[in-house]
Order: sequence, then C-alpha cells, then structure tokens
Amino acid sequence: MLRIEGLTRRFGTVTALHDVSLTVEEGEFIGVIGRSGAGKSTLLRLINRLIEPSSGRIFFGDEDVLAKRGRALQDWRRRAAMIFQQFALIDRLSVLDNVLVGRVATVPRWRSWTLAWPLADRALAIEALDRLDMTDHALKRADQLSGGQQQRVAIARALVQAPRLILADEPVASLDPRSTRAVMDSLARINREDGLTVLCNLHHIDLARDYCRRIIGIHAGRVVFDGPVEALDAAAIALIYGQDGEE
Ligand SMILES: Nc1ncnc2c1ncn2[C@@H]1O[C@H](COP(=O)(O)OP(=O)(O)OP(=O)(O)O)[C@@H](O)[C@H]1O
Repeated sequence: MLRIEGLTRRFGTVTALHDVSLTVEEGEFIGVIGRSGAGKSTLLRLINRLIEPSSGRIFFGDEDVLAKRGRALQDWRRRAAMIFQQFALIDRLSVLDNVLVGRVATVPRWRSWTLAWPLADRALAIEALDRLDMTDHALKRADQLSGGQQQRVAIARALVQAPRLILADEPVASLDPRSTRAVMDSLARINREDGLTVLCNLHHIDLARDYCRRIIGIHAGRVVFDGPVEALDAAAIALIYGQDGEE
C-alpha cells in the first residue's frame, strides 16, 4: 500500500533520515520507536509531504506521492492525516468546529471562513466525536478540555478527513498515563473497526508493545529493526536505543 524506497533527508550537515526503505500494508498498526532525535518525526513528515526528502521515493499503491502538486498534494495530505503531540487545535473555536476543520478541503472557502458548515458535515463531525466519547463536549471551547480530550478531538478531526493513513507523531508524549491509554485505545479501535492504517511514533517501548503489532526501530536516522512486536528482544532494543537500553 505504502512503499518507501531509499528515503534520505538532510538538514545541513545532519542526516535526519538515511536511506530508509519499507513497505506498509493496509490495516497495519505500526509503532515507530527510537531515541529523541532518531528521525521518527522526519519520517512521518516526509510521508505527509510537510517536508521534502533529499532523495528517495514514496509510493501509495501506484501513485507517486512525491510527484503530487496543487490539488493532488492537498488531497494526499487529507488522506495521510497527521496527529501531533501538541494537538494543533484552534483554542477559541468549539470542539465541533475544530473537528469540522478536517472537512475544510471539501467545502467552498466561504463556508469554512464563516463556520457555515453543511449539515452533512456537521453530522459527520458529531458521529466522529461520538466514536471518541466526546459528544458531551461538542460545544465547549477547545481550550477548556484536558490534554487527553484535546487529543481525542484531534483524532476526530483526522477521521472526518476520511483518511487512508493516520500518521501520529508522539500523540501521547504530553499526556498523563490515564489519558495516554484513552488516546491509544481510540487509535487501536479505529484501526480495528475501520481497518485504517496507523503509523505511530512512540517514545516508550511499553506502549509500543501493548498496542502495535509491528515495530520499526530507528537509530540515528537508520531503520535498525523492522519486525513483529514479538521479535523485539533485548538485542533489538539495544540496537534501537543503544547499549544502555531505553532512555
Ligand atoms: N527543521 C529542522 N532543521 C534542522 N534539523 C532538524 C530539523 N528537523 C529535524 N532536525 C534534526 O533531524 C534529526 C531527527 O529529528 P526528528 O525530529 O525526526 O527526531 P525524532 O526521532 O522525531 O525525535 P523526537 O522524539 O525528539 O521528536 C535531529 O537531529 C534533529 O535535530
């Protein structure tokens, strides 16, 4: 489904990602793990085209992702929905309007500017909030929610984009343990119920073990492990995090 070939990204003298090749099948739930600075964010940002590679290729089915421009690029970003550590909600808007931002590419601009969303889109947004147990909060301002609730709103916003891929960049890094589980459970449910492919950057091995079936381990910009979670043994962990294990 997603095929990455020889992907490299340099920032000045730093090689953030070095010659990465991998394939992702539809419906997988993949944990991308590695130390801070290993290159995890860079990988997801390259897939979404938030940044461009120094070299390499990305294919989605037979589509050349790196060749996309204009509307086709916009459409790719809709299909490869990003979820960020800091949620990226608009504080002063209601929860419902934040979710509707996920529909922005599908309506005429005046509608999103005036928050005059079509009824069908509102229904879709409420349905997404319902799936994340967030309907009761629909009319609250986004900044009145806890971090875990905000992240669930961000997931609902991603869902109404009708994505093919969810690219979650450390979605639980700033959350307490209970909210962390709620957010990871939501991602797992969407993956299970919709068969939606999830690539999730995670700092902690325990979470990766609990939620992901396949693990990609990155060390200093290189993929040093790619396999089923059961194969993530002490030797693999040492390769990914260095000899001193998890940071
Ligand atoms: N815009 C940028 N300009 C310069 N260097 C960058 C930029 N983005 C990333 N880097 C560098 O690329 C390397 C990989 O960064 P990246 O953010 O992908 O790591 P990460 O594994 O996601 O880390 P973290 O868990 O801290 O987010 C780091 O050395 C980082 O400093």
